[in-house]
Amino acid sequence: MTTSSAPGKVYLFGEHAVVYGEPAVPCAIERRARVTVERREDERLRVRANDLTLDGFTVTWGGSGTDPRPDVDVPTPLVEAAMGYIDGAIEQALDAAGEDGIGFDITVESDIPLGAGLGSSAAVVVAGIDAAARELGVELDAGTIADRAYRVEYDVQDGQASRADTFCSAMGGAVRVQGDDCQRIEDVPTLPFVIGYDGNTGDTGKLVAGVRELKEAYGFAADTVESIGDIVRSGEIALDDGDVEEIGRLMNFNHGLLSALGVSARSLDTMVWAAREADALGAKLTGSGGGGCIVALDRTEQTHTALEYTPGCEDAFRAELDTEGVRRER
Ligand SMILES: Nc1ncnc2c1ncn2[C@@H]1O[C@H](COP(=O)(O)OP(=O)(O)O)[C@@H](O)[C@H]1O
Ligand SMILES: C[C@@](O)(CCOP(=O)(O)O)CC(=O)O
Ligand SMILES: [Mg+2]
Repeated sequence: MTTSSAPGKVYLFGEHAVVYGEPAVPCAIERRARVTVERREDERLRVRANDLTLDGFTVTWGGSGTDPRPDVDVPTPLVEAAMGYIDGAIEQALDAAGEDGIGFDITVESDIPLGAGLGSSAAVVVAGIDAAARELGVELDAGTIADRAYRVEYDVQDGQASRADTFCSAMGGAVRVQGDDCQRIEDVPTLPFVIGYDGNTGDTGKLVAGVRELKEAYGFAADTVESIGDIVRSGEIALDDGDVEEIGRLMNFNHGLLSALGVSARSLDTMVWAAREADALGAKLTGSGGGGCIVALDRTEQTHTALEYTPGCEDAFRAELDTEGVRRER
């Protein structure tokens, strides 16, 4: 039995635009998904994912001669997507080990809210690939895991995924991703993250498709995507200078442009404004948007407290940058 974990992330800058070749800077946070994998005697996959719904559930699927569908009577899109991520992770591990037709018992436990812009899918896939590969006796380096995890996200998200989430989760720390070029950013200043969560989810595929349509219909929407790239480039200079105030200002601008691209939501805007009114250095939505989380920078407790009292904010918490990526737990 092997267990691996991998962190979630916030986007300091650049989500959505990164899908079109602009750079982005996601930062891993100390909230993890843990995946435990144990080889079975047969070819089936049995998955326990207690965080997936309020009640949690256990499903078994796969194996030759059996119905490939899970044997639960809740065939929700959530279950379908989760099957896709977990199947994909196992497939990648089997491929890396040169094996086939091996079943596993898999348990997923996670502190990362689902579908909320904190990269829970990437964390589950990254941890799943590492745990399953180790269970098969293969040690993969973080770069290889990132690459294989990206292929899984790309498939499940119908070809609309950047390498940002998976690379960040595998490597940890702050990273810069532009197309296939993925690097860690060293010596980042202390980033006092505060996260607000509205309890909702956004549909990543739909939101990405919406931005693509706008970008194809309007030159100014395409310019907006490029402007987000400019913000990221300025943000890299501010990171290099350790200028956290400037990083905050750029986050505010980035939120405005994401909003213009139609991926914010009233609840996200409300939390962003609550953070600004609490004198946060900056605040923006993180991830695909539509609902989920905002990330603010504040060295004081004011934003955290303000968010706790903001209607529509279900949870507010501080998060530290996690310099460690995928990690062997057992
Ligand atoms: N704890 C978990 N157990 C099982 N599957 C999970 C878990 N966390 C995330 N997932 C999978 O990842 C999906 C959410 O990914 P996504 O929509 O990309 O949002 P995000 O990556 O921002 O959290 C879930 O619908 C589920 O398929
Ligand atoms: C919108 C996007 O840039 C980030 C999506 O992040 P999340 O899955 O919502 O955490 C898409 C991508 O980069 O694959
Ligand atoms: Mg995701």
